[in-house]
Amino acid sequence: MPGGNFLEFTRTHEWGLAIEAKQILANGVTAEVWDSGVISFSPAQTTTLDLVLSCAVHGDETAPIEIVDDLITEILAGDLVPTCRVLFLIANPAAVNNGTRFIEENMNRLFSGAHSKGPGLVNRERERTKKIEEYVGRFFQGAPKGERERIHYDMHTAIRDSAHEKFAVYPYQDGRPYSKKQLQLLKQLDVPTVLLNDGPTTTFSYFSVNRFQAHGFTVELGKVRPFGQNDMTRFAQTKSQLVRLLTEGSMVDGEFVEDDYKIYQVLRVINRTQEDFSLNFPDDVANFTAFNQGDLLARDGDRTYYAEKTGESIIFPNAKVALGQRALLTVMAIPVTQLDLV
Ligand SMILES: O=C(O)CCC(=O)N[C@@H](CCC(=O)O)C(=O)O
Ligand SMILES: [Zn+2]
Repeated sequence: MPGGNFLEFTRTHEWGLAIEAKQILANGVTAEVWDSGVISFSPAQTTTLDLVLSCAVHGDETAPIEIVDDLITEILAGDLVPTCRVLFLIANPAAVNNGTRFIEENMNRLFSGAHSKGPGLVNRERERTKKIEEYVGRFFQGAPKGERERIHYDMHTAIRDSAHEKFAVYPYQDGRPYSKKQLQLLKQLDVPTVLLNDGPTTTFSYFSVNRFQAHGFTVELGKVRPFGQNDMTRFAQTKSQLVRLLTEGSMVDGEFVEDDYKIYQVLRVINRTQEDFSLNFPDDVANFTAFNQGDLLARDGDRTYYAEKTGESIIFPNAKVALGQRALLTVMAIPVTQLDLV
């Protein structure tokens, strides 16, 4: 078992470890390091929850890394005793060290096998994504699904300010209904705003949903800031809910109340296909800002994109994405009653 702080150890082994390590903590919890940035904990007696907490799929999104670092440190010290099986992943240590979203390629466009597609493309982020897929498989399949509940929070922070500081992307469910209980757990995580994705993607959270029938979410916890500049008080409720999941299981407080949630659905996905791509609004326009019908949103070469409806709101605008990738999502608020919920 590596001595010292796990995040520091991870940052000194950017692309992996040659050997695995295992240790039974004094409280009986088994800790296993499977790779750099990959550590699982298994109590002798577990609740029915199998939890994956990932961060640093984008290396410059530091607040989730600090949260994960705190949780791992507390568990290794015996100050926090998990009652569920949990897998922590610090996905891209090299990009963390570099202070950038990625080194060569955005890992959150490489899941569900995309790492092995494309004309002869090989790079370390592709190799790392493939390994991370294997680790998630090993973890979830390490306890037969049966009645077990699989949850994966892939934690991020967003490039822009956001009208809803914290929000989750609820990936496409492959035809399954959405879950009231999971919405309640998100609200307890301080994330009552949810964006429903309406098709398969190559993101990490959709990989867990699609391959392992997990309740997987991309969770946006605030704005990207360098280490040392996060106001960790803004993450206190999120962290205490994670501690609660780890120690008590997935308990919800009270009944499901529709008015507690703000739900958006994707209207359009606008990809960048040309070098000459531009957004028609400044960098300080926040996520979830609504536009009026007819407003020009983006130009992609000769092609122009206008808001189709008044109230159409923008999410994740980024004119600098690689060609062929998503440069902007537009979304509309919908009533909770419109959801297929169980
Ligand atoms: O702020 C931004 O532009 C990007 C923040 C971010 O990394 N978002 C994720 C969302 C993944 C999803 O749609 O589930 C991403 O773009 O990978
Ligand atoms: Zn991110």
